[in-house]
Amino acid sequence: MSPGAPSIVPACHFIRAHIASTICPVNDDSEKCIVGEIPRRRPHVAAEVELVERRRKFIVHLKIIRDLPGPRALPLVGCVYQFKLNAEEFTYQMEIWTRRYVYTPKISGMGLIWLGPFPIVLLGLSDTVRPLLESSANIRKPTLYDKVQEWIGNGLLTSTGEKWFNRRKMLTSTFHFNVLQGYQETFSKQAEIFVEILEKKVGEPFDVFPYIKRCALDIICETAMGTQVNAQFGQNEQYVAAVARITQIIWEFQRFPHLWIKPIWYLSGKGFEFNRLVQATNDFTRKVIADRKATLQELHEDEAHENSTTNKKKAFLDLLLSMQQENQLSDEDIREEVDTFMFEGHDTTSSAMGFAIWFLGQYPDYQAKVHEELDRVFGNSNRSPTPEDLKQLVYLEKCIKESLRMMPAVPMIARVLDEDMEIESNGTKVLLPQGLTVVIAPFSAQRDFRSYERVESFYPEHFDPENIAKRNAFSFIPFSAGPRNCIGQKFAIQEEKTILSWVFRRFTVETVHPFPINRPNPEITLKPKRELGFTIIIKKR
Ligand code: HEM
Repeated sequence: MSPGAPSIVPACHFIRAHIASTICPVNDDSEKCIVGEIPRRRPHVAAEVELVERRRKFIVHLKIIRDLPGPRALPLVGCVYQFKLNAEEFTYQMEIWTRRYVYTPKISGMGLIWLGPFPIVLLGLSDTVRPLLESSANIRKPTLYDKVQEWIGNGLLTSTGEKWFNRRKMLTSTFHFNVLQGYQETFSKQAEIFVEILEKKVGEPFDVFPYIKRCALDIICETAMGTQVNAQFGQNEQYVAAVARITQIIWEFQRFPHLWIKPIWYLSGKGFEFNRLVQATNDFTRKVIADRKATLQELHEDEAHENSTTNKKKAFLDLLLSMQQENQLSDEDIREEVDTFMFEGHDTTSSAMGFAIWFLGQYPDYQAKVHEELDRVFGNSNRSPTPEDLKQLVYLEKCIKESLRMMPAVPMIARVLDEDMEIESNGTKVLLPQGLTVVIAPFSAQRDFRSYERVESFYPEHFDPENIAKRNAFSFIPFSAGPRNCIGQKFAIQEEKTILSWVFRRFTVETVHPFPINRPNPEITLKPKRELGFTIIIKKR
């Protein structure tokens, strides 16, 4: 047993709560219950027998996972008493713990953290993350995502079981190659506006992050909802600010279990603020959907027919509305999918682009290679990049991927196990019991010294084809992998390449606060230090 693991007896509250959660039907969202809640369905005798068996099994398995390396934990509070309150110090702490427990002494790839009375197993190396990401049985998101779900609803990101499977099948077609090609015009138009705005900032240090966010928001609103919100021109600022604040609050909620207690959540003021912001963002999307529906209804029948036979230049929302009847989607179903794409589609890409610019601003040699490549493809022309041009931007893509390796925009992928799962760690098979929450840290899996020559440095050559061929595919998972991978990854790479190609065609970038002065801050998506942002100085080329 690890020295700090809480004894079985004080953990009985957790076990009871765990059992309550494990007797829930696993593939049925409507019946989902939160850990600690009494399940809504009254279990009959067979279920009670099963319950006793699960209780026995879980206790046996708990003894096994308690041997995993991890920081010292106390009964009930777990490791939380050690958590640093300051977000930046907390990220340092997580990094140290990962190195200490996941990488050394035996490169186990697994660690155990007690979040209050709840054990969370951390998987941090390609060998250990692979079985979970490849599993089609263990795709359920844990209660850690509950606040995300309260916000964006039970859409593709948060749903599970049959609902998730049907939605995933339905939505995959909305990311078809032709649809993405249709978005290229929007990517480029917004990128051009973005660099025009940056022109006014030449020579003075400024934080580019808010500008990138507005650009990414305009792109997602136009591609996902067919609506121009003109955030780059200073409109709809409240939505951007609300999303930023919601993600901060959710991050605090996930980190501090005392906030899980409702009276504390509300007394802290965070509960009320969260509800107000969620209401505001949901109302924003509902209104956009209603307006779009009305516009589409006004369209002439011929035009509507033409739109239904070609996916070109069709917003994601239009595609959803065209599938509404066939797939029996309510307006609220559509709202939750649109909210999911609005959030996933701009918060992630803006961080990813920000970090890529920030890295290139620290490494003039790599930036020079990007400039050379852009000059080769575009010469002196000021034209918009075509999909053909983007294919030729091979070095830029390496830089984007290397930036995602060092700073994965989604720093945590979590599952609650619906089935027991065996994972081999350092030659020993560890059985992770059903009901356990497991967290994958791309940050750690992507810093595996067995896969990368210069683990701690930004080195785009890590993505040379011969280097990619040498390593395990699961040591690069910024978009996750397996059946629940990111549906928007091609969208994201196309958007990033378009915007960054515009930026580096026009400017040379210098980063003002390089690493480690600026450090990543995981607020659901990875962000820069709040007070520094991505401060850069740009010069016209
Ligand atoms: C650099 C940009 C992006 C990164 C790093 C990223 C990363 C990820 C990751 C790691 C997941 C898995 C999350 C989990 O299992 O908990 C995910 C899922 C998802 N992403 Fe992305 N994403 C990006 C951009 C996008 C874009 C642009 C869209 C939409 C336009 C999008 C839509 C989604 C959706 C809907 C899911 C849920 C998929 C499912 O569960 O079936 N993402 N993303």
